[in-house]
Amino acid sequence: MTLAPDLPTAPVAGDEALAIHGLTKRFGATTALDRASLVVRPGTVHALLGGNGSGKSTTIKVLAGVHQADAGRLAVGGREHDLATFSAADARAAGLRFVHQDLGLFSGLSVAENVALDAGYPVQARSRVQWRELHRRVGRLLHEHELDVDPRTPIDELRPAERTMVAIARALQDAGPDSRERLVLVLDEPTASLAQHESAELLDRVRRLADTGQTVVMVSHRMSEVLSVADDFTVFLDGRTVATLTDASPTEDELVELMAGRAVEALRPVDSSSATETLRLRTEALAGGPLRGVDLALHAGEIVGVAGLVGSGRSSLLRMLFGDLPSTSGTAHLDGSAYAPTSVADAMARGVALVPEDRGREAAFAPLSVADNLSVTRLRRFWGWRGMDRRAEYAEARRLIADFKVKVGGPEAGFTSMSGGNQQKVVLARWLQRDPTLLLLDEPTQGVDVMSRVDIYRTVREAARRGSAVLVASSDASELLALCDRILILREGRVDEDLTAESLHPDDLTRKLLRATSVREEDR
Ligand SMILES: Nc1ncnc2c1ncn2[C@@H]1O[C@H](COP(=O)(O)OP(=O)(O)OP(=O)(O)O)[C@@H](O)[C@H]1O
Repeated sequence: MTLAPDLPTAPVAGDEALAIHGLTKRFGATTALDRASLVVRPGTVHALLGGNGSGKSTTIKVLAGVHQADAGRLAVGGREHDLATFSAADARAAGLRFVHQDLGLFSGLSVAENVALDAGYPVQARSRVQWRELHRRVGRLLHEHELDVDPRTPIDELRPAERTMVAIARALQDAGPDSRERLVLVLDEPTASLAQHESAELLDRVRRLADTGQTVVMVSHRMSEVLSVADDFTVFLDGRTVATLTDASPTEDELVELMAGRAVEALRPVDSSSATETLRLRTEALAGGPLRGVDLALHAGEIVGVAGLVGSGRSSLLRMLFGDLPSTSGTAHLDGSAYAPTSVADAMARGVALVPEDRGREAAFAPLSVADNLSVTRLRRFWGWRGMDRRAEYAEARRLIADFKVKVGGPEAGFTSMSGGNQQKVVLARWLQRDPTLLLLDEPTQGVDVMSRVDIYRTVREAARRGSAVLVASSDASELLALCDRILILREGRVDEDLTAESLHPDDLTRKLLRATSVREEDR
């Protein structure tokens, strides 16, 4: 294991598939990367790890030619490149290929059309697309990537792991199986929104790609998955490389300690249930969108998880309870009186809060500062006859930034200047300070590092202890088990099972979820 960053003058070109040394990137007063290094051996899966805001995405953006570095040296496949002018076209020519969390696939198009969007359509004279040739070419590519999918299949009909595999096949399409060594595939949190069994399938595929010579760099916050697939590990802390582990088998605790820069205990919360007998929310045969009749009861102080495969109606249930998706039949009662919100404003007036999955698009006010994003649901509190009381607003924002351990320069910083995980913490902090009657969380810790995850679970448990009823939709079985008192399995828009979380193991939950699919398939 190497500790301490390499010097910027270290030799860069060698046998490595990818070598970065002395990488430095500043955004105004923020130093995102401080002489970081990343050295990747060919044909390996290399995990790039670090807490929220440690510099992983900035490194990927430098590699992709999105950001220009202030200093540093880069070699890909032994060839040096000038980082000061490194562009997206240079990245492609150098052999770097990227699959981001947003896969960049277009719904409504077929698999073949999505693949062609990257490589272009084969055309004949008079610009007519040669569909047969396209389908043949894409069929061969899918076969090479062990994907048993007809190229004409609409992309939306694929399972999430299959969609990611199509994005990977597309990224690697200009290298055949014999020339894979030429390319370096960078995967940015590829499993973040996948359920356990889907991740396992994808990681298996990634492993097999590496076994045939493909170099893969992978960013992930899911430690157990990283450990199951990676050969080598690089750990970032505050923009620096604090460890490089080659051909290593570290434990999860060792990795987390390196990421946190300190000994970490009590990572697994043991907070006891705060559920009471007071009924907060009851729904009867609630239907609309994919929901076909949901019956549920939620008590004050209770945290209830919603598990289900994609399409089971998890997010729709939360959106319906937040007045964002109309119900077509059924009833709901909140604190004893009828509850049928027809808008988000209606729901908020009844004390309901939702932290949506896509916080970037739906939950944040991107052009505003962190302080404004925190206070936006409580403007009245800071609004006086002399206008907005910025001092009070900023003082409150500073308190929340400290409580939620948000890594940001200060309350005046722009929301989008924060890393993804820190943005999520701000959105959560905003809603939790309202002490909601009903708190709806959709994938609450997606993109959040393991250290902050525990803080978030504790904060949610405290909100429940103060009386909120909490409904959490998550694709992460371990998260549901760490956080919830009960877990409901949704199947085809109905509650299929109601489980006590305490006695469950993540594998049991996954097995039950999969059983829900096989029953569904038998139904057909
Ligand atoms: N466009 C930007 N403007 C200002 N600061 C930025 C910008 N992009 C990133 N930063 C800062 O650089 C640092 C590193 O951020 P980066 O997004 O690389 O972290 P990360 O390791 O990818 O985090 P996460 O796990 O949350 O995605 C953070 O302090 C972040 O606030």
